[in-house]
Amino acid sequence: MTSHIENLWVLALASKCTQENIAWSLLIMAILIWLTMSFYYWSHPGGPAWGKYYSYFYYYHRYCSSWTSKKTSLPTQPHQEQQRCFSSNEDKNMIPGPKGYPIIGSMALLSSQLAHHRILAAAKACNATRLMAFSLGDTRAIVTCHPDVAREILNGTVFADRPVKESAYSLMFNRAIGFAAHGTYWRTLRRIAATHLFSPKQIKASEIQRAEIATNMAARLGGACGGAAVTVREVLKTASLSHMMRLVFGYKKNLGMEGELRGLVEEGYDLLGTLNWGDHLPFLRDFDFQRIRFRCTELVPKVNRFVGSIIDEHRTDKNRNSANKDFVDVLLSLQGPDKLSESDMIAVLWEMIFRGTDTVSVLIEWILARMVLHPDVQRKVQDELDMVIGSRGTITEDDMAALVYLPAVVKEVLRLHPPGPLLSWARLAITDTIVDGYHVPKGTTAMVNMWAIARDPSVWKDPLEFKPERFVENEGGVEFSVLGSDLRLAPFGSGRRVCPGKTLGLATVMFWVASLLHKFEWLPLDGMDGVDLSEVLRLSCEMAKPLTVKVCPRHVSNDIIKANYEN
Ligand code: HEM
Repeated sequence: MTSHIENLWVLALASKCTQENIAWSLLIMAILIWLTMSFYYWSHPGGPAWGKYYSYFYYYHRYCSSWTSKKTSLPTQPHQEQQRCFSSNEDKNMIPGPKGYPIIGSMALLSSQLAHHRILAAAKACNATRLMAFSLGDTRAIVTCHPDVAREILNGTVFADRPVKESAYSLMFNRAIGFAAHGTYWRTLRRIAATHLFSPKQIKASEIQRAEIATNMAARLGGACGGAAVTVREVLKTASLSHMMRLVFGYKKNLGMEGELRGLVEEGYDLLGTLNWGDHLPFLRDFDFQRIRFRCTELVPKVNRFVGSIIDEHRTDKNRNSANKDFVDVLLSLQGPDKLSESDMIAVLWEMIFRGTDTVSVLIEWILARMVLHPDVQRKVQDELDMVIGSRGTITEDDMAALVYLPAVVKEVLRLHPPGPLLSWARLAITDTIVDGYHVPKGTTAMVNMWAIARDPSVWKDPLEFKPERFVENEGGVEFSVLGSDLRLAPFGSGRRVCPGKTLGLATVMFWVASLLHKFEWLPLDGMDGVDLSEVLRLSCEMAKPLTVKVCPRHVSNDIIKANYEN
């Protein structure tokens, strides 16, 4: 009897141990399988996300007969340069690119404040400047540093969406033009904006506001004359925000709101400009260790309150008429299928303020920096302005059409310092496609490194030299449009998602730069201190060290101007 009971105990103990052992063995096996798979995915060109895709879909499609019809559309002749990169690879149809690290892939490429530099370096390292694949955690990405491939990506119909980050969702940007999915809603918004905000008639109508702001800027800078160091960023950001507020909300005076709006916009830039690891690594999503979700939930009610109160004011203001109609009125007046809900209206208005503010001020700061570094170019622009303006003394936007050299200067700065070196927001493939002969699956994020293209010696002669003359026809240069038709320099993007604010942006930049250069001599602090061309990529690519200079009013005697004018 005793031995029977002992046997039962032993059996029970054995079975318990076995269960535990089995559980442990299973866990260890699962971890080993996970690690093996992670390393296996990672071993593919482009890193883990591409490895996963190749494993589950590509090999399946390639070796399963059911896909024979599609297989014929797969590339058979990758570009020669890329074939070299694949010489050790059994499959020549994979896009070359860095593996990065297991699981996280090449997150380091984009988490850098000089992502555009790092991407170019990585592309050169694996001979993949035409097309490079890389992984951001679980996100498959491609990037090109070549104008022909950029055209394929930007001008085709496939990359018509944008990857929407968590912060963009939280900040309601998925309901505004920039992040809205390609479709009827997005098309409606673009049409409304094109007709009521960006049309030549609307741009002309807002000329007076830009002139007033230019006068205010000059007054602020004039106050700093007399050898004091001026940091221009503050002046430019205030001007740019004030411009967008007038255009979108119709506010003429600073009713103490600019400061509040500025705070909201800056916080939004920071949130959207930060690479959120949780967007690409699902297992991190719940932790919000960068506190991005938390900050978004703090910001959204403030934006809703701010923009919502402006919409309410417009609704209740009985004195509004067609003469003082602004973009809020336009959105409120929409009827039928175009009618927007209050939250969509807030998203659209907030985006316009957001997008139109920093791009313009960042670009003007770069232009002024170049003017200080190249006094001969500054002199030439000023001579041209004196010539065109003649004895009038005041500049207007109508004068811009007669300028040749200043537009060339602006283009040259856009070439060397594009505010969106990776074209701001990436694109997303809505279907499977072929890019540069490679199969690219639906859901792939695509980027164009415009900064790299614009500095490529095979595309531009002496690319690192600042030579506005390259854009002046009668000085050996060429007539060149930067509005998206030529992908050698398309700082506003191209194709169906090209920047809708490009004409307004350029008109503002040209006019304000002309006014500032006409009114002031821009000088370096002693010994060129204050002009450092280092960059930092936040949402836009800004000067890492804000431009600090001296400004002196230009006292050009009317006689000299007249003499120039008559010659
Ligand atoms: C110097 C000034 C500017 C530059 C360099 C610039 C650059 C860009 C770039 C590169 C894109 C992405 C284009 C693409 O994916 O192909 C873009 C999109 C956009 N920009 Fe601009 N931009 C400027 C001014 C403005 C202004 C003034 C506004 C509005 C007030 C604006 C509103 C937008 C919007 C709404 C989009 C999203 C378009 C869409 O996805 O359909 N931009 N911009």
